[in-house]
Amino acid sequence: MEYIRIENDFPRITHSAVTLGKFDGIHRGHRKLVEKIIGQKEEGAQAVVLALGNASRTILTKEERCRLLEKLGVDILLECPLNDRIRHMKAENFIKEILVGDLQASYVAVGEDFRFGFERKGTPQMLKEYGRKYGFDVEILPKEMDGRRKISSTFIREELSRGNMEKFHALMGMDFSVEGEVEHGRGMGHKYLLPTTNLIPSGEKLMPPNGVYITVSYFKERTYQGITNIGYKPTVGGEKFLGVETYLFDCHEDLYGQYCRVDFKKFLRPEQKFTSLEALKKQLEKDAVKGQEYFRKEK
Ligand SMILES: Cc1cc2nc3c(=O)[nH]c(=O)nc-3n(C[C@H](O)[C@H](O)[C@H](O)COP(=O)(O)O)c2cc1C
Ligand SMILES: Nc1ncnc2c1ncn2[C@@H]1O[C@H](COP(=O)(O)OP(=O)(O)O)[C@@H](O)[C@H]1O
Repeated sequence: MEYIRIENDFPRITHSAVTLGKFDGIHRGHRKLVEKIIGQKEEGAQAVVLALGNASRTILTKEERCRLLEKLGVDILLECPLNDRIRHMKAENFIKEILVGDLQASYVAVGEDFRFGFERKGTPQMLKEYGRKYGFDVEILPKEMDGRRKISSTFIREELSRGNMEKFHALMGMDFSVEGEVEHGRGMGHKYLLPTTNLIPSGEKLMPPNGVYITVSYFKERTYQGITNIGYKPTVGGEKFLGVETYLFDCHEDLYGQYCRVDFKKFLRPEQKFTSLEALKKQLEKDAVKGQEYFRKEK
C-alpha cells in the first residue's frame, strides 16, 4: 500500500475507487466502506482511502491504521490534514478538482452522515448528483449498528474512556492494543513483586483509564496471557511517563528489547496507591487469580 500525506496538491491517479471520511480508528462501519472500494479493484480501479482530519489523540495510531488498511487490501492511503485550503474549499470544487480531477474517481463510497467542504455543506446526495454529471458511481452506506446505537468514533471513544474493552472489541472488530519494545524499568518488579514487561505507549494514542486489565501479549515467537497495569505506579513513588506493564503468566524468559503487542480483554480495577508494597503484592496476587480464571473459562 502506498501512503501519502498530502501537504499541498493531491497526487494524480488514473482510475480510483474512493472512500472519504475521518477514519479515526477503523471501526466496523469503516470496514464496510473499505470492502466496497476493494470490490472495485476488479474493475481496474485503485482502492483509495482519503482520510481527512487532524485529531490529536486517535483510536488507532497512524501506523496501526496504515497497517490495518494495507491488510484489508487498500492500494493508497491519502492522509489529508484539514488545513485552510481544504476547509475553505466549496463542496462542488472538492468534487470537481479533487475527486474528478486529481483522483479520477469512477466510484465513491461514503456513510450516510458524511459531510465535507466549506461549512460542511457537501452531502452524500450532492455526491450522487455530481456523480451523474461527471460519470462516477456513488454508494451511500447506512451506519452499522450496535443494538440500537449507530457505531461511530465518538461511541468508541466513550467506551474506551470507561475501560469497556469488550465493547471496544464489538465496535472495532478488534481488541484495543498497545505495542512497542520491552523497556527496562527500575528492576523492582521481580525483586519485590512480580516481573513485568514495560512498554511506553505512543503519545498519539487514546488510552483507556489507568488500571489493571486482563491481556494477551504477542511476541514474535510466543504468545502469553497475563495482567497489565496502565499508569504511573503511585505506590512505588510514581513515574513521569505513562507505562503499560504486564505480568505474563507462565513465562520465565528474558524479553527486554523484543517487540510486543498487548491486546486488552477486560478491565479489572483502577490503579491505586497502596500504603505498602505488601498490600500491593497481595492485590497483584488477587488480580492474577482473576486473570487466570478468565482464561480458564474462555476455553
Ligand atoms: C497487574 C499489575 C497491577 C499493578 N497495580 C498497581 C497499582 O494499583 N498501584 C501501583 O502503584 N502500582 C501498580 N503496579 C505497578 C507496580 O508498582 C510495578 O510493577 C512495580 O513497582 C515494578 O516496577 P518496575 O518495573 O519499574 O520495577 C501494578 C503492576 C502490575 C503488573
Ligand atoms: N512472567 C514474566 N512476566 C513479565 N516479564 C518477565 C516474566 N518473566 C521474566 N520476565 C522478564 O523480566 C523483565 C521484568 O523484570 P522486572 O523486575 O519487572 O524489571 P523492569 O523493572 O525492568 O521491568 C521483563 O522485561 C522480562 O524480560
